[in-house]
Parts: sequence; C-alpha cells; structure tokens
Amino acid sequence: MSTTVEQINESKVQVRMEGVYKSFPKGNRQNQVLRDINLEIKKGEFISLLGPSGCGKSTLLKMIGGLLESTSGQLMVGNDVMKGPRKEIGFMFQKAVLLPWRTVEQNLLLPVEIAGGNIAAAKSRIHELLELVGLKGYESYYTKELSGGMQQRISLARTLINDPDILLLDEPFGALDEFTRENLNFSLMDIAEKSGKTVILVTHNINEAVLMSDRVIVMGINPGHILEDLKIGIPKPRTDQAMAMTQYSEHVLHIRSLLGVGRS
Ligand SMILES: Nc1ncnc2c1ncn2[C@@H]1O[C@H](COP(=O)(O)OP(=O)(O)OP(=O)(O)O)[C@@H](O)[C@H]1O
Repeated sequence: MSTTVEQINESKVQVRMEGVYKSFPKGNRQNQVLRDINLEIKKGEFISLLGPSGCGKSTLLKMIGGLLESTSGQLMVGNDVMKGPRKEIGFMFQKAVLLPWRTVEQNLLLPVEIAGGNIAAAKSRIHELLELVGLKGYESYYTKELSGGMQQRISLARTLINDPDILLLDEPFGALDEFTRENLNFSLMDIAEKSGKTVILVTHNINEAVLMSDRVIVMGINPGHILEDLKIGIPKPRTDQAMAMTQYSEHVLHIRSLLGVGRS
C-alpha cells in the first residue's frame, strides 16, 4: 500500500535532530563540518539531502546511521538517543561491494550472518526481494556475471534483507549511467511507497531530489548547514508526468537559485 501525505502527517517522528554540530580534529584544532542541524523526519517520509560537495551530507547520514557520533546536540531515533548502528537502519553506498566468490543469494545473506540472525527465515525472503528489485531468478549468479546496475540492485536487496524501517542511501546509483540510474530511482520509489519505509537519500542531483522526495533538505557549506527544508507537494505515485508539472519546475528553479546554480 502506498503512503499518502495525510498518513505521513499523522505518523510519528522517527528521526529527530536538535542543535546537532559535528567537528573533526584537524592538526591541533577542530574543523567544524556541520552547524546547528535541526531536523525531524517522520515514518514513511522520503527525504533527500541535497547540496554541494563537502557540505556534510554523508557525515549527516552516517550520524543518523550511528556510524559517527555528533560533537554536540541531540540525535534521537524513535524514542532512543542514537548510540551506534541499529538493526532497523539499513545503509547503502555508491559502491555495491559484493563479495565476488559468493553467489547473489550468499551475498544477500551476509548481513544476516553478521548480525547472527535467522538464516532460514532470510532465505525464504530472497525470492521476494529479488523480484522486488527486478532480478527474479538470479540467486545463483556471481558478481562478474552482473552489470553495474544489476550489482546495485543486489546491493539494494541486501540493504532490505533485515527488513529495516529506515533506509539510508548515500548516492546509491551515482556511479551508473543516466538510463540505469533513472530506472533504479523509479524502482526505489516503488519499494518505498509499497513498504512505507522511511528513506533518506544523499544526492547532488536537483531534478532527482525533487522528483523522488516528500521533502528536500537543501544544504549550504562552510560549515554545512540547512539552507531550506523544502516540502514537495506533488502527488504520489510520481511518474514522468510529474516532471511536466509547474510545481516541479518551480521547485527545481528555486533550489537552483538557492544553491547559485546556472544563469538567470
Ligand atoms: N572522517 C573524517 N575525518 C575528517 N574530516 C572528514 C571526515 N569525514 C568527512 N570529513 C570532512 O567533512 C566535510 C564534509 O564531508 P562529507 O563527505 O560529509 O560531505 P558531502 O557533502 O557528503 O560531500 P560529497 O558530496 O563530495 O560526497 C568535508 O570537508 C570532509 O573533508
């Protein structure tokens, strides 16, 4: 079932950041990379973190995923203060990093093995997961037999194997050609809408962010901060037709002007 805007508005906050700062040590001083981040993300929302290189998108995503600690401020996931990686959060990166000596099925089972989970239960989900990412019947294939796009589909299925509530995606299809990337974006939108999972996507691409998201968090640099939390009210499910809507082009132009892109 797809998640409507009304359902999202009624649903509870899943990630909350209040006054979050992040610095990394550089020599004998601290390099501040994120300043005063305040953000609430509700269950089932599709959020994009958009901004220029170095504005701290990946750092923010890693903090939400418990891979990095904030320097100050509060970061809550559900009712808990974030302390480290959690089973209900799935991460996917630009590179698939599949193990070449393992089949697709064995690669998909890896996170379950690492987490000490129920292998038999996970095995019974593999067929359904491969169907979801458009690779039904590829259980026994090896990495070398798969294209880059197929490998990213497997990587997406692997992120879903533990059935996480929140998907954190760091430019997941950034290394792929435009056609494959667009198809995968639509697959991702389908999966998000059908499952009601919360998605937080890091991207450099303004059009993609507007097309896919409920909200686009536009970020500025030096240090990284939120320029605008932009609600995209285009009805879902979104198809190619969304790109022909005035709302779509107005959002794209607004973000371009916020980020100082192009010529007016
Ligand atoms: N582990 C680290 N140690 C020190 N500095 C870091 C670390 N990780 C990130 N940084 C610095 O933090 C800043 C933000 O980096 P981050 O990768 O979060 O930006 P980004 O917006 O995701 O960039 P890009 O779009 O190029 O991937 C950069 O200046 C980077 O050098």
